[in-house]
Amino acid sequence: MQAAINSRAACVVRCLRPILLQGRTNFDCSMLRRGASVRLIALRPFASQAQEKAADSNGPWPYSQVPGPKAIPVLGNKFRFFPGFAKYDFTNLITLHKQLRDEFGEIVKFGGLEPRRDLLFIYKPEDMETMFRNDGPWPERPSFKALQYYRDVTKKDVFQGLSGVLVDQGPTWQEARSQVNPVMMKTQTVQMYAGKIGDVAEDFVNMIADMRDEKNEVTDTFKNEIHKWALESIALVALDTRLGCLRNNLPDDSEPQRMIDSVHQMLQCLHSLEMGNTTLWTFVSTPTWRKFASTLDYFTAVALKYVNEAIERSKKIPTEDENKMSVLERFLKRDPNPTRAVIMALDMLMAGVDTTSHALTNLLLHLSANQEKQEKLYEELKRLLPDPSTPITNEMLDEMKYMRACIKESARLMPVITGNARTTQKEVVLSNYVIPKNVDVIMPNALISRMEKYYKEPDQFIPERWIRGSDQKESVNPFVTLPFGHGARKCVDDKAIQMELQLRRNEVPNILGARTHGPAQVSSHPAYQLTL
Ligand code: HEM
Repeated sequence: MQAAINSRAACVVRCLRPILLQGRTNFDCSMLRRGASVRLIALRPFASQAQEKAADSNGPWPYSQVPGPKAIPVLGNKFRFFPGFAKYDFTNLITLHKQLRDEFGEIVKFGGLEPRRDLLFIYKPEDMETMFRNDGPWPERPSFKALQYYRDVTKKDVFQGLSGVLVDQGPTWQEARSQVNPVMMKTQTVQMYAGKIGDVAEDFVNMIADMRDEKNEVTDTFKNEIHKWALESIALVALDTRLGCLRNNLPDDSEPQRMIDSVHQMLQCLHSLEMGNTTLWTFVSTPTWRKFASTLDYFTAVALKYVNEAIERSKKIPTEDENKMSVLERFLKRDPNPTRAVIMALDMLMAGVDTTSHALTNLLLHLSANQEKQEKLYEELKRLLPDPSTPITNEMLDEMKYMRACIKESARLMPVITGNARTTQKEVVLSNYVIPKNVDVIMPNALISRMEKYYKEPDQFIPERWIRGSDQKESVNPFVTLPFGHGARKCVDDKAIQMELQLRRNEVPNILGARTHGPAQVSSHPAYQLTL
């Protein structure tokens, strides 16, 4: 029996990677932010401004009439972030999105946050489509003032005015992205890394085998091990090296352990710097800013070290054949300035580790909680891969319909990211209101992906709803569930995710039986640090 479970887990995990990477699945995570829980005194409810809207007008109505929390003179809406005054739960984005929708309706303006731009929450998929279709040649995602400040101001000498795809905007974003797409989006990239990523996976599996208890279950800290695996896999691509995160008993001051700690610390600091209502850190070096900057200093130094090593390697063994080059070497070939390669590596580490590990954790959680679905998936994989050591081909992936559906369904139920975001590039009409340029529009996909309005039994894990021909197949507006974003600015590469998620070994311990206590896993993907 155990062997059967083990080999199911092996098949499932092994097959995740390629499917994810083909972009045929939308993998995402919902977010439950832990951390200081600010218990808030409810303010006297403001009258719904929606009701104040002129009932007899057909619109479109002016922006000033969009319903939302009322700003007060001088303080605007900033007081809502003060402990004891905040009516909304800023520590849990999904709850916040729900609170705003329940109170104000399908479109909500959160203004009065100067110097921050107004936030506009939209809940209708039709409005989301309008937003994406009007995001222009340089889609702008509200983001990361802190990261940008670090690169543009604090370490101007190192970054030389280059910011990278994660934080850049406008033509410079496009330039950076045009360097990334041809490298990251190549199918050969996946093939090239398959073996090495498989080795990482095997080490991961061995590590899990060691940590299983007498009931063959892993501990509550299992998600930390998944983080290590994700970091090891992403670093293999981003830094062209094995960091060694999966070694037992890592000393606290070892490079891999410091990298692991740094990923968490950096994301935590970024979250509090971006979510706070001030940019105090641009004037005063606050403790959080100092922690953030020192983490990034370490990250940057490590990235620089490995980029320089790659440069030296390619000098010793020069090759003109791009197919034989690593991702890092390809970046360097396109732009010999190592800064660009360092930035890309940093962006991949920042955006890739947390997301991928949460996505995998969530999927395993759903499969372990839904044995019948797991059985069905196992049958599919057994049929397609009777010999588990068979290399996975694109044709096989096409056949793995149930696997794809499981991944998609997991991403719907627990998207890694609470929603997408764009800044309006021009005036646009949403829900019959005229929205001006330069408003940060938040699309709470995680919330609406669980609404009965869009899905039957929305809280249930039903992969069949994605399978053509199934009697449970549903036709839902595709803008409801968009875990990788949309358009020119969507996630850089589902191929990288595929690489990271691949496990090649047959003998996998009872991952699917792993106990995962506690709340759903939600990533703090930097792309969404600002997504209220
Ligand atoms: C399951 C895993 C992942 C999920 C769900 C995810 C999701 C997303 C989403 C929703 C966006 C914003 C897209 C938009 O604004 O339209 C994004 C952007 C991005 N992601 Fe991911 N991501 C994942 C893994 C990764 C990995 C593994 C990497 C790198 C190796 C990565 C690198 C990036 C980068 C660099 C951006 C910014 C792209 C740009 O602004 O041009 N992500 N991701």
